[in-house]
Amino acid sequence: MRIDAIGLRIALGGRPVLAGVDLALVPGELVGLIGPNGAGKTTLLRILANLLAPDAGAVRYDGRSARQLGGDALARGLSVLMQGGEVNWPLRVDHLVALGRLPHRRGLGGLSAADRDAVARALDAADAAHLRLRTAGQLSAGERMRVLFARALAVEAPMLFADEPVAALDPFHQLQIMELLQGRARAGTGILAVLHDLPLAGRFCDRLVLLQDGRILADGPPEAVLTDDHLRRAYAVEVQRGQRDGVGYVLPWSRIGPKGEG
Ligand SMILES: Nc1ncnc2c1ncn2[C@@H]1O[C@H](COP(=O)(O)OP(=O)(O)OP(=O)(O)O)[C@@H](O)[C@H]1O
Repeated sequence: MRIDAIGLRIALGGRPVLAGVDLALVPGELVGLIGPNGAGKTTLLRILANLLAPDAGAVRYDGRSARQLGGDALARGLSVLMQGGEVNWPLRVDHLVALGRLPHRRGLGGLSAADRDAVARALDAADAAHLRLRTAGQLSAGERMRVLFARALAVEAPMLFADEPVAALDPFHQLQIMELLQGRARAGTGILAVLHDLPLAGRFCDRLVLLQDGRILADGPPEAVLTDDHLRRAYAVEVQRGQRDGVGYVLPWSRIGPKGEG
C-alpha cells in the first residue's frame, strides 16, 4: 500500500500544529520522521493513520480515502505502534500480541493456526517470546515496548507506523529493532518511524523527513537531510560527524543557544 498526504493542516488548542504537509510513503522504504519536541510528528502520524481528521488536506491509501477503503481493510493494511506504551489491563503478553490478529479474524472464533504462527513470529522478532506468559504489569518499560511492537508486527500489514519505537530501549535492543525495521522494509513493508536518535535514524533509514514547526524542512536521503544547516535550524545543535564501515553518522554535540538564535 502507498500513502499520499496532500496539504495537511490542523490547529489544536487554537494553535496551528501542521501548516501544509505533503508526504508520500511507498512500499519497501524505511522512513524516519524526525524533528524537535512539539514539531507535530505524532499529530502527523495520527492523521496519516486516520486516527485524527485534519482541518484541511487529504490522505489517500492506494488512491482511495479511508472511507472508500473501509475500516477493516485499513486495519489490515496499516499497523500502528503509538507512543507511550501504556497498557491498562492485566492482559497476558501472548494474548496482548494476539490482538494484532483481530483485523484478520472473522466473527468471534479463536485464533487460527496462521494467527498463532504470526503471534509466535512477532514475539520472536521483538525478542519477547520469553515474556509471553507474564502480564503487561509485570514488564519493564523497555520490555513492554517490545511486546507492543510485537503486537504491531503480528498484524503483518504492508504498512507499519511506529512512534518512537526505540525510545525506551537499551542499545542492544535499539539496534535489534532498527535492524528488524530495515529488514521488514527490504522485504517490502513501507515503514514510518518517529525517531529522536539521529545516529540511528541516519544509519538505518532509507529516507528522513525533518519536521519543524508543522512544516517539512527537509525530505530525502539521510545525508541530504542531516546537514549542519538543517540541524542548526531545527534543533539548535552543532553535531560531531564520524564514519564507520563507510557509513557516516552525526552525534549531537553542543547547543547553539536558545532555539532560533545563532
Ligand atoms: N490535543 C491537543 N490540544 C492542544 N495542543 C496539542 C494537542 N495535541 C498536541 N498538541 C500540541 O501540538 C504540538 C505538536 O504535538 P505532537 O505531539 O504532534 O509533537 P511531536 O513532534 O510528536 O513532539 P514530541 O517529540 O515531543 O513527541 C505540540 O505543541 C503539542 O503541545
